[in-house]
Amino acid sequence: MSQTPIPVTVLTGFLGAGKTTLLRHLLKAEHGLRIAVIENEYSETPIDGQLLGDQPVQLMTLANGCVCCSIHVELEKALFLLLERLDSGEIAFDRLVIECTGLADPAPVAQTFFADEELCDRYVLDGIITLVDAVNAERHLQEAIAQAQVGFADRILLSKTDLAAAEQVEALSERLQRINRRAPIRVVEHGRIDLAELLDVRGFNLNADFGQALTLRPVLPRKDKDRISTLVLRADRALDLERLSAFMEGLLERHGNSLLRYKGVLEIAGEPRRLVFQGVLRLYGFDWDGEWGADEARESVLVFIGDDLPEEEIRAGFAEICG
Ligand SMILES: Nc1nc2c(ncn2[C@@H]2O[C@H](COP(=O)(O)OP(=O)(O)OP(=O)(O)O)[C@@H](O)[C@H]2O)c(=O)[nH]1
Repeated sequence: MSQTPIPVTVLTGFLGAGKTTLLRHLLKAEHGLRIAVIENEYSETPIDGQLLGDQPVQLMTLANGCVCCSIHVELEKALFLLLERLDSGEIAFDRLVIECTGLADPAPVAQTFFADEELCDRYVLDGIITLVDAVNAERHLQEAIAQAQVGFADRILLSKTDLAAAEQVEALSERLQRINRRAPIRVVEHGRIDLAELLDVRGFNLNADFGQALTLRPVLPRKDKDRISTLVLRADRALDLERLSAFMEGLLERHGNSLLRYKGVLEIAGEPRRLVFQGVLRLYGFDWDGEWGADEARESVLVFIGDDLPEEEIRAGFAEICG
């Protein structure tokens, strides 16, 4: 049975960052979408049926969503259960939002969508949205999990900016952008934000509009780097496909678990089309995209958001295949 996969939005952010507030706003907005929600029962402010009123929301609560290692199994079960109910006509929904606990690592959540063939067919991970509490970010970002949540993001949303000084918000934005140069940063006020920022983000797509999606935000350099940060590799001459593959394989073998997200648009020797790839941890996909334009500067760009990557070693390895 071939069906359009259900887009999934993962909502993450450290404790109290405003995930539930945002979710409430999303569920109440007039978009005509039927949204199913999976959340964890440890949320301090769970969404109760009363609050949702007659909103057509299917809510599922993970029994054991708090500990990273158990979330994968619980989530998989919940995803299958939703499909069962959908297929039996018991419920209807055309989108799914997963609210992670503040202490959850987004990695096992993202990986769940690539783990099983049926899940891959029926769901498509649309985007990871990370909320950052502008007041408490300095403290939160001391935790590796909070940095990882930022590193995995397709969108970063700053909450509680109404309670923070403008300079504080600016310094925080710069820091977040150094951690993750791909994700646009937006302000969310008490959960209010344009839905276009949350839905149809297509963070995991490999398709024609991918090239433009590889926009890197400018950052100011700083000596004291965060543990999670963005590494950008560039080459202005065509790459040899075999050498590139060997480089990528070696990188994934050695550092696969530290490569939170990565994307690339590449010029390959003897090939008029661009090669595009994207991945999360050890899972990745690549494809040929449209041809380079006649007047277009053909530059290969690879972007890795990684956890404590040995930058010099990776740069040296890349320089070798460019030589
Ligand atoms: N001033 C201000 N308060 C906010 C904003 N967004 C959320 N809050 C408040 O912050 C508190 C935490 O918000 P929640 O939405 O419960 O946060 P959460 O991320 O779901 O929290 P956990 O599930 O416990 O991790 C609540 O009291 C919200 O009303 C904002 O933009 N400004």
